[in-house]
Amino acid sequence: MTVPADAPILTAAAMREAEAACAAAGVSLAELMERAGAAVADIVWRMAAGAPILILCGPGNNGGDGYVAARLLRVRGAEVRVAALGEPKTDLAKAARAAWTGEVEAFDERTAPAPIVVDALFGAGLSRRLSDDLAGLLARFAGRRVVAVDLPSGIESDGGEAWMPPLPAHVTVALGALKPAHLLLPTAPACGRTLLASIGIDAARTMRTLPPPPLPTGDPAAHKYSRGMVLVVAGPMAGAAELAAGAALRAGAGYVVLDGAGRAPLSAVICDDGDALAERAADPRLGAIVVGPGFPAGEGLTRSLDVALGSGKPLVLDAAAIAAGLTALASGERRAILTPHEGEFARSFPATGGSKIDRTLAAARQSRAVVVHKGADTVIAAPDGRVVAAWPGCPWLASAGTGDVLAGACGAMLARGGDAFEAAVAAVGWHIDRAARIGPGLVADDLIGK
Ligand SMILES: NC(=O)C1=CN([C@@H]2O[C@H](COP(=O)(O)OP(=O)(O)OC[C@H]3O[C@@H](n4cnc5c(N)ncnc54)[C@H](OP(=O)(O)O)[C@@H]3O)[C@@H](O)[C@H]2O)[C@@H](O)CC1
Ligand SMILES: Nc1ncnc2c1ncn2[C@@H]1O[C@H](COP(=O)(O)OP(=O)(O)O)[C@@H](O)[C@H]1O
Ligand SMILES: [K+]
Repeated sequence: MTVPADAPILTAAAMREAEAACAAAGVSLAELMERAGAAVADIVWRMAAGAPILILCGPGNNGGDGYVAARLLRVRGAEVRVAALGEPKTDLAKAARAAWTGEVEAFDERTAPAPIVVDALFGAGLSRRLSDDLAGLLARFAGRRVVAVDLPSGIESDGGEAWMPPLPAHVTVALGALKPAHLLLPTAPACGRTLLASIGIDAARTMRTLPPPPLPTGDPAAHKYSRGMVLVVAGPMAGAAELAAGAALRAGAGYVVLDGAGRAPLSAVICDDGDALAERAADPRLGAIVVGPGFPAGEGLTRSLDVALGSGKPLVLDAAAIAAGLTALASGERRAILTPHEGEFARSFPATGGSKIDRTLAAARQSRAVVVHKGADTVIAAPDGRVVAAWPGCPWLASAGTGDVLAGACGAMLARGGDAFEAAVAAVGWHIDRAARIGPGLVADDLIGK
């Protein structure tokens, strides 16, 4: 399961706007369909390597893409059959159907399979859940190599409905841009490997997939404070703050102070002298304060959080500090990153609805902070509408303490200065990349090791 890095994501409504902009710029929808069909034909040609191909065409433009692909594959000499779910209904699909000179079988229980099945039944125009009959017809092809055109049929493009496709794809060819459903659970795994055929659509980059992890750049004139100074406030569970402090160091901070009882990491400066937090938080060299790892809700957290908020410094709030800090955050302008997992998100932002992207965007606007909504399908959103979706992440991160590491990495990236959203994106990229290098058996401590 992979998706292209740093690729645009569009909702169905944004895709319609992009199509209209193409038309206004002189590229017709017929031309876009020709390009879409050609991109699909190219991928299918290489996957089939001479094996017979069955293309299933639906009544809309998704089916139109299928007819175009069939024609172009036959021109190349491929052995192609087409089975359709009724007659095409759009003008574009009718024209594509008319240009296919081969036979069109009815798609029903008699349709014989082929080693390669191309699913061009429904894409962005799916308006309701597939019927059980149709689901049954499609499920008969499980086990074949399946290429989905735009989306596996049955998936709702915007990711707001958790409708699962009866026939998951090995490869999905996303047309024009990726769609939220390619990147969000539960549908993303059913897309298999998602490839992008940009087909000349000029897609806005407000929403995109995770860019490649940042390359380490050493500033020859750097000193420890210019690389970023981070203060991690420890609570009663000191191990979590130690993980965050270690992560801040490994993610590039030049100086890390751990406020509260703690042991490792040795290179962090540990200050455990009771009430000096306000003084430390006021240090003008300090670039970010991390509060929340290992700090359950209660009086102690409230006191520490008040100091952190009162300092005016950029903040990373994790775990219980998220809900505790929301009101204060929303009432002012500051650079802040919140890192809730699903449970913390639901507690802090109960009124949000829609897809995970919609909900995370609403939370960012409500809190006036960058929100890193964690999970296998992590979504990062900024109050100004920018979104990065980090699917597929690294599954070995599903282990206790890895969220504390992410909070520390966010602190390091934030302390460098610059935009809080880009800092959060860099931290998530660093976290996934580091986890992928370690692989199976990963424990959170490994992420802060050499
Ligand atoms: N973006 C781009 O730039 C380009 C996009 N292109 C392609 O266009 C695709 C979108 O095409 P589209 O809008 O025609 O919709 P599509 O997915 O074919 O389905 C609509 C049809 O399905 C029907 N239907 C719906 N749900 C159903 C259900 N549950 N069960 C049964 N039927 C159902 C619906 O019927 P109705 O709801 O009206 O009853 C209607 O007839 C897009 O995904 C991409 O492949 C390229 O060609 C060019 C460039
Ligand atoms: N299945 C998964 N695939 C990829 N990443 C995951 C998966 N499960 C969890 N993660 C990541 O692991 C981290 C876990 O954070 P969190 O739940 O706060 O753990 P903890 O509180 O124990 O530190 C998050 O960065 C999350 O995105
Ligand atoms: K499809």
